[in-house]
Amino acid sequence: MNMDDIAARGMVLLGCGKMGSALLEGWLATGLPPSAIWVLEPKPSDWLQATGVNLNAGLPDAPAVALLAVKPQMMGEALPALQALGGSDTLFISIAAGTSLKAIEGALGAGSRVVRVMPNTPAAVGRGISALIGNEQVHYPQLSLARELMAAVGDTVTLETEAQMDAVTAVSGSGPAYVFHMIEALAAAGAAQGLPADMAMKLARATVCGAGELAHQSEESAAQLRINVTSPGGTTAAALGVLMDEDHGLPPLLQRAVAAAAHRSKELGQ
Ligand SMILES: NC(=O)C1=CN([C@@H]2O[C@H](COP(=O)(O)OP(=O)(O)OC[C@H]3O[C@@H](n4cnc5c(N)ncnc54)[C@H](OP(=O)(O)O)[C@@H]3O)[C@@H](O)[C@H]2O)C=CC1
Ligand SMILES: O=C(O)[C@@H]1CCC=N1
Repeated sequence: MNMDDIAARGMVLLGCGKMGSALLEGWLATGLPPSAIWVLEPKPSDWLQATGVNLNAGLPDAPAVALLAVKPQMMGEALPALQALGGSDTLFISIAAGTSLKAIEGALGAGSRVVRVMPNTPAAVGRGISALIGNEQVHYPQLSLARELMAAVGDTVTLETEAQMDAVTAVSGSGPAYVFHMIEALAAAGAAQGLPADMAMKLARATVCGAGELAHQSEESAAQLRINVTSPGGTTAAALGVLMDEDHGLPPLLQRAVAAAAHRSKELGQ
């Protein structure tokens, strides 16, 4: 199976909120036809209604893929809508944080093929990163279909164990929010130094986007890119003295933040 099978047999999206929409936006931009996509979503946004996908309509009998994109807490309530597809050759792809392969297979019926994927919202612009792992029913063709689907909206990594998913969720699933907060905090710091708030926001946003793009395009390591900005005895070194402080700098803060997210991911799986 490949993307052509998805176009031919269809794909179902169960839930199309923030992450489902980000993925759908990315897939439509790659040329997947809206007529091949069936979305079940109780409160469709204006954007979703304008895409031309089949919305809250009767589902195809044997879609190639069914993407589960509801909140983990809603999964039990939402999955019965897809139970008729359980045990078929439809590939179920769950993006829900915490929810285990076993729990999803249990709800859909033994023998269902399930891949867990942790994507992130930059998928909307083709710059996501997704981590994948399948259950025992998933073999090379199914995993490679899931990989191809996610590669259409960014990069992918394949996990060795499902247990890695909590840390992945904490780093790359939630990670965009940390970076957006960095923009907010950098802008606020600029305003505190006397810049007009809108100018500080423009500077902060362009700086994070530019640095991100440079990290994306450059072959140099992140550490070397940092060193390239840092003149000995200059302004950056003064700031990094604060940010790289072992006890109160960014590394211990991010350790705590990522540990809190990973802990929450485990809790969601209980
Ligand atoms: N947001 C992100 O950056 C990421 C999210 N995820 C995962 O993606 C999933 C969705 O998250 P997110 O998009 O942020 O959440 P949202 O709440 O934005 O989207 C979920 C959507 O599902 C809808 N829904 C609720 N019940 C049903 C149902 N029975 N049938 C169909 N649709 C239903 C919700 O409608 P209503 O609002 O009316 O309840 C909502 O529109 C979660 O499991 C999350 O863990 C993974 C990676 C990143
Ligand atoms: O906040 C959450 O639970 C989801 C999972 C990763 C990003 N958003």
